[in-house]
Amino acid sequence: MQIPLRSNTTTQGRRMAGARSLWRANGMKEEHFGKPLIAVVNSFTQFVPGHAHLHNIGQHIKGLIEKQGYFAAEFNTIAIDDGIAMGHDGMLYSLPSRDVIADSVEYMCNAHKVDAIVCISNCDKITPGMLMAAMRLNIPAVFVSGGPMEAGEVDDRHLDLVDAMVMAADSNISDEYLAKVEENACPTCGSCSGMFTANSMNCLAEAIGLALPGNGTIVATHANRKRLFEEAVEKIIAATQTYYYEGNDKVLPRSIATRDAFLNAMKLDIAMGGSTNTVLHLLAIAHEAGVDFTMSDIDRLSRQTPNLCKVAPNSHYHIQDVNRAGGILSIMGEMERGGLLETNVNRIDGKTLAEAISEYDIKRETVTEDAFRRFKSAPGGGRNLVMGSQESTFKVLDDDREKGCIRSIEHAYNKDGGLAVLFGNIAEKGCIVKTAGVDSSIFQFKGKARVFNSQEDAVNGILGDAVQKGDVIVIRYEGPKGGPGMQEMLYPTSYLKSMQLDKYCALITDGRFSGGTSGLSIGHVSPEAAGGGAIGLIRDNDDIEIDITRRSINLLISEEELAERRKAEDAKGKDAWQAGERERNVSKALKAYASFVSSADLGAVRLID
Ligand SMILES: CC[C@H](C)C(=O)C(=O)O
Ligand SMILES: [Mg+2]
Repeated sequence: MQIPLRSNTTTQGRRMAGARSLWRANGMKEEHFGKPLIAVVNSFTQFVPGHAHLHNIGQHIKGLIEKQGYFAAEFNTIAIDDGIAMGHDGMLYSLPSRDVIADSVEYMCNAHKVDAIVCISNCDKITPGMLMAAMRLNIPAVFVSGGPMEAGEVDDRHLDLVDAMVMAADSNISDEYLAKVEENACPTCGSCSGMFTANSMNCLAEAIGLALPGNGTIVATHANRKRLFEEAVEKIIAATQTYYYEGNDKVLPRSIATRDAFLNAMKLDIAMGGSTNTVLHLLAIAHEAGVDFTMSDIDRLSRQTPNLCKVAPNSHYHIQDVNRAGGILSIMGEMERGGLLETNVNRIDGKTLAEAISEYDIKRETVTEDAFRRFKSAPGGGRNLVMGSQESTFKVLDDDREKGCIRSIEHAYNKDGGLAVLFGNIAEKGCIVKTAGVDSSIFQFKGKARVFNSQEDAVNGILGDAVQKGDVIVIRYEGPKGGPGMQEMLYPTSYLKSMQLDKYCALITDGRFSGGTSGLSIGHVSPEAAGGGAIGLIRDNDDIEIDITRRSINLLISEEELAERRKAEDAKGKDAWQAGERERNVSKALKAYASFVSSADLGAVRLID
């Protein structure tokens, strides 16, 4: 059964003469009318190294689509560089930009009646924003990211921007050495080279099945990255044809991103020690897809899924090393061997996950030459800002599942996952910790609260010696509503490292973390302080007890005392549950966001009836 093209609305019938004349002015030819209209959804910007190399690729894709006889048109979304926006009020805009991106893709595709989309994403909010839009639109969609940056190199050691951030506040590091690190930490185009949020999300897009093998791990500079874009064109043409001309809805985003696909993606995230932001984004994408996927699923999965991979900041490995070890489908191959995945799910290339694993897990006899081509894609070295401009290869792949970058279940770092959801009287709706980044010696931690009502105050406290070994730093009124925008606390956690306090302190916040954070850093505390959460009732010197093994986090005061404090806070009327004095300019755009946004345990989606 044929499905009518959405684009027929503006290209068919006598009454559309005006729209058609505009399409002609856009370059549409007679033969394009009545055929699928494909949008190239790009996110090129010269503000973000993860996107600065995407200028030409959109037009390259348009050209390839038009060779197949279909009209394609490119538009752009915004993209914020979290690393540049970090640590000042610019970061208030980061999470809200996810929804701006989702909305803008929806606006363009619905206003112009697009039939299918190729999404060119990369950094933190772009991939989730576009995935949210794809779920809303539910038209054929394929995702290709700009690819990871190559790791920096100083004195034979691999490093990245987080090393530069930590060293910048460490008085033991000389100015000369810091300058050398700064110069070399970010050598190429692409998303920052560790298991940060961008790379985590691009790996998850691959796990869900909306992106092709290698999407998460082939470096931006490699020729095989450019090939991924070209393959994506083949796949979107095939998906568009089978959907509209044969009525095959298996290729639609909501048929691919099913509950099983979300569960698989979350399990992959736990196994690879992904950024905690993935929790927020998967919840939001599932919400748009109408899939029942909640924090309690994440809690359950985290108890069942071993941690098979540790990447920077949790080890010396970078994403390029995950590629050399066989990429995401090889991690999923290890998980499949342990019966941890539901592999009978569809992918955008028409394969099931079971088929994809059999072709791309480098440890299978059935592995293909094509898999080796992708996973041999190596960094080129040196400064290189051009997409697909080098063809270096790894001489040998890393197939050591005992001590290598990807471990088998038998040799897991931790049988109990790389991520945990904790509950307790200060997080009744849960909070998140990336256990892959926590030294197991502090899985149980008890300390005195050191309370800050803003990230800025916390940074000053940490660098100004207000924080001592054994403290639990509390940073609140930084949640989705309270910030607003739920800033990433990368500077506070990096400065704890600079001050050599990270192994002796815990940090809890209703804000969130970048993938560059490690240590006993607990975020997404829900409900947030601005939403009446008990985190707002903590006082300096209160005792706080954290037990990762038991998944608990508690303020050690009596229920009566907690109730008294709540009563006193509520009695403040319109001043209740507010940060109080702090210098922060919240624009009207951000206030509009804050008026709709939900709490972190719901993915910080906007609640609109
Ligand atoms: C290095 C941190 C990166 C810029 C980030 O924002 C993230 O991982 O979320
Ligand atoms: Mg980020």
